[in-house]
Amino acid sequence: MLTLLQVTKAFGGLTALDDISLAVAPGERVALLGHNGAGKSTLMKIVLGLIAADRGRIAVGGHAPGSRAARAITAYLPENVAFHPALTGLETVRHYLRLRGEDARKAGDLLDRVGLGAAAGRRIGTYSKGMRQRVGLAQALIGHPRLLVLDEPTSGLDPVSRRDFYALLAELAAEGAAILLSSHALTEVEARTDRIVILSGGRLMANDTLANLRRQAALPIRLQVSARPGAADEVAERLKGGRRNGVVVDLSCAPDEKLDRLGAITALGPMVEDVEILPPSLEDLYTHYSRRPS
Ligand SMILES: Nc1ncnc2c1ncn2[C@@H]1O[C@H](COP(=O)(O)OP(=O)(O)OP(=O)(O)O)[C@@H](O)[C@H]1O
Repeated sequence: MLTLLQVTKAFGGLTALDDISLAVAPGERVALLGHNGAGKSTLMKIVLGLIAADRGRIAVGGHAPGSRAARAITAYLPENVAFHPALTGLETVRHYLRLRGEDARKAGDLLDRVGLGAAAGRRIGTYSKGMRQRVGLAQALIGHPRLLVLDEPTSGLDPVSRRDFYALLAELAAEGAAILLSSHALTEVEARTDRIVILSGGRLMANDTLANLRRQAALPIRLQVSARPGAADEVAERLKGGRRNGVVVDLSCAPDEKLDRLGAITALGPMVEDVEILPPSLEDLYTHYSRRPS
């Protein structure tokens, strides 16, 4: 549904996107992650045809970005949606339906779909940020888009609103929509997207499933060994390299050394009370992939 091939964009002397290639298939949810200024919004603007790439090829459902055919199948939710505060949710969505040349009577159904049915008749000025974001999503869903481009759609939403938001995205993906959304938090998109793309300084640092990214990064695993009272010094010494902290001995090892290390720990028999295996955190993984290119 969306393909970018060797896309490059510079602003003056600053390369905002450097040779980016990626694709989003129908039914796929792809998270675009990156630090401030990594190039996420620039990439989205190019996909929408709002700005042109300097080099590279982009196709939206086979069409040029920004073309009538591409716009007809694309929906966009900007990071900060702004609607007229004096209009109700219903009036607002009706307005966008008319702009799209669609039947304004569909507004009620769209608002129901994003969980705003009960508040549809209230002025948007009285809505919370999460409710305004839902109006934005209702607007984005007009015309059954096949590609959704969502710029930090959950920033400022509480955990329950986020969960509802991702549940709706899952439904849309199940119906075949391709979804590209940007976020700052790997923890948030972890279980809710199918693939992770990490940009840093305009370069593509990662583009894979979380499981594969974990495997490829091969970050060290921590083992926390709890020693029996009085045995911590000996456990630390026998497990070489362990750092003692009270009765707990901390070890770190590469993923492929884990079983050997566990074998050495169990060989200590009654000196050991328990062992905790701590895989690298999502923050560790994100830091690993988002190290800025020098
Ligand atoms: N119109 C512009 N003119 C000059 N520089 C720009 C322009 N638009 C973006 N940039 C620069 O391009 C780089 C990428 O910006 P972009 O907005 O794509 O980052 P981002 O990943 O969306 O960041 P954030 O997470 O802060 O929204 C930044 O260094 C930014 O200052």
